[in-house]
Amino acid sequence: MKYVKMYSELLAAEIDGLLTCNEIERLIEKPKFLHQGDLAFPCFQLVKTMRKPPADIAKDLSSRLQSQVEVDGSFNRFEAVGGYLNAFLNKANVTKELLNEIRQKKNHYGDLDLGESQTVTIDLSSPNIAKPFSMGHLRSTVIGNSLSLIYEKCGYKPVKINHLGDWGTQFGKLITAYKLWGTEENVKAEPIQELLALYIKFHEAVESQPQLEQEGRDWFRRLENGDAEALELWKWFKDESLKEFKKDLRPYGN
Ligand SMILES: NC(=[NH2+])NCCC[C@H](N)C(=O)O
Repeated sequence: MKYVKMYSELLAAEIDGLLTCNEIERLIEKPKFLHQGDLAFPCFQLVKTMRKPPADIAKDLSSRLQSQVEVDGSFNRFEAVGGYLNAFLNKANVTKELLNEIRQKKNHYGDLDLGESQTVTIDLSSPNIAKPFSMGHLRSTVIGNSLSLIYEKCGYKPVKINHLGDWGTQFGKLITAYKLWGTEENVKAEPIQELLALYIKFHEAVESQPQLEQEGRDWFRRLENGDAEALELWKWFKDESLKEFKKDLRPYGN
């Protein structure tokens, strides 16, 4: 972009205000082929005002600009290609400049201020505890994290939201199942697998023992009422699940 601007400034000075710098900037294109240069200015826009065929305008401008080429400048040469005036960057100088800029700005190289510090909220996977973290969760986390980095680079303030599914009647059912069939040892060994197995077992058992449904609701009510035993179990399930999620998510900036 910087060189497009420089090229448009050089051109604007040569065409005596027939087009503004901004207008020229918008017209500049990339040549079709690499050997035709780095930036191309279509001279067709000047035909009416200069009253010459575009190829003549291109030729005329190229010799005027060519006379200004500096050995240590950003451009090597200017060449008329049909109705286009093509500019060739001085690769050695431009590369040196670019590397210096990157070295200086480090991680801030390429920062934009499109967002003007506006906040952007990004909804991540929001997994449920006591259930396996799936490909779907991973996918939205990776996409969300990438978007967040891009937004940040563009001058926004991204806020990633990962709402944990850790509340609801299912935790009453889980407590019921744990009290019937679970052991501390098994949950500690493979927390997510074991909690999921207990939850599945609960749903299988409910078929023949429908009263379990009520027991599950009762345990959830106790949880909502702040019952110490219910809370302790729920918190433990949650902590064990989070330990596992953190292992899965750590590489993705969460
Ligand atoms: N707003 C969202 N991210 N919703 C997705 C919720 C996913 C749900 N808690 C699950 O783990 O299946």
